[in-house]
Amino acid sequence: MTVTDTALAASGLGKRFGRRGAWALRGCAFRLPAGRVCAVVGPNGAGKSTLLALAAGLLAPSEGTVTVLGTDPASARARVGYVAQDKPLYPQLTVAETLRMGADLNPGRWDAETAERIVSAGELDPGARIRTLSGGQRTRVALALALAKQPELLLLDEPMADLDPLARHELMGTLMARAAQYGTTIVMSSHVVAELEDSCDHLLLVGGGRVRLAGEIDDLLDAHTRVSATAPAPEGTGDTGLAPHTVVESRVTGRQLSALVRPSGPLPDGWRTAKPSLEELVLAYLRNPQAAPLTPAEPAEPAGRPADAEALA
Ligand SMILES: Nc1ncnc2c1ncn2[C@@H]1O[C@H](COP(=O)(O)OP(=O)(O)OP(=O)(O)O)[C@@H](O)[C@H]1O
Repeated sequence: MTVTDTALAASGLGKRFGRRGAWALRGCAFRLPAGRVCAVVGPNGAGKSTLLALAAGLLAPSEGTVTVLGTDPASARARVGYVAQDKPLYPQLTVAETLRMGADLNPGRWDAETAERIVSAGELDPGARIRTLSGGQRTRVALALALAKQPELLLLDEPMADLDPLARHELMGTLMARAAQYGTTIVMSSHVVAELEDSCDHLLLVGGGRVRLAGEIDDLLDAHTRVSATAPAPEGTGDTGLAPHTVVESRVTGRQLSALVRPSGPLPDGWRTAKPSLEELVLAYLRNPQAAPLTPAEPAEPAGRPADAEALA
């Protein structure tokens, strides 16, 4: 087994469907440390499912690389649990047969007790055929299969979307317990940002096939400030005082300025500041697709040695 402190990493990762098709994902670079719970958010068609399918090894990159648990996705497959958005299962099998198939496919790794506990918490009849189950009940079976495999990395594509509020709460709790107890890395896409704030510690925000925000949620929140000020611009100048900072979103209503910025130095005295919530941060980036991305910097040049120092020597 490869020991690595990086669960998932991408470099220059891109995917296009068909040789002349548009890019579903392009220039993706990020590193997700092992043991994190990572939210993947972004608008419809942003590339979230494509990214998860690339990590699961179900799609091959058109360019760049994706590294999973220190190796390539195909080699990591036995150590990865993947639940696709449409929860593909065999419709003609019963719930019990589906779990038995999971056990047969994962010899030496299968945790039957976990699978049965998850299924019975939903009061599913083991003899019921998959095709007779509701969408949320199928999701429960798919999650039981993925968790009982005892993966080191769980890739979940909108796992909570069709679950009722109680099932959501229960299964999110099961996932968090798994992450806490076994250090399982969880990557899950979701549109319900408010729900992610308490459970996730890492964020990937994808938009237009690009990674726009990547990093620990606390670091991303610390890098941003909500500001508000009264009468910021001297009459008629239009100067809001925001210019030195990276502005994600700003609004001037009458004499009132409010904005979400990434400060690049001290903010003017008299401005009111507050830390944004995760939901405020994500919504501001979703509303402003042109906002400058914040993703891990390329390795910095050693201090005092600019890139072309050797050429000049
Ligand atoms: N099999 C495919 N063939 C052609 N284009 C595809 C295919 N799968 C995805 N795409 C395109 O790739 C882009 C990204 O799709 P993807 O499913 O990854 O988005 P998403 O962020 O998961 O969206 P959603 O939130 O709606 O699930 C979209 O423009 C989509 O039309």
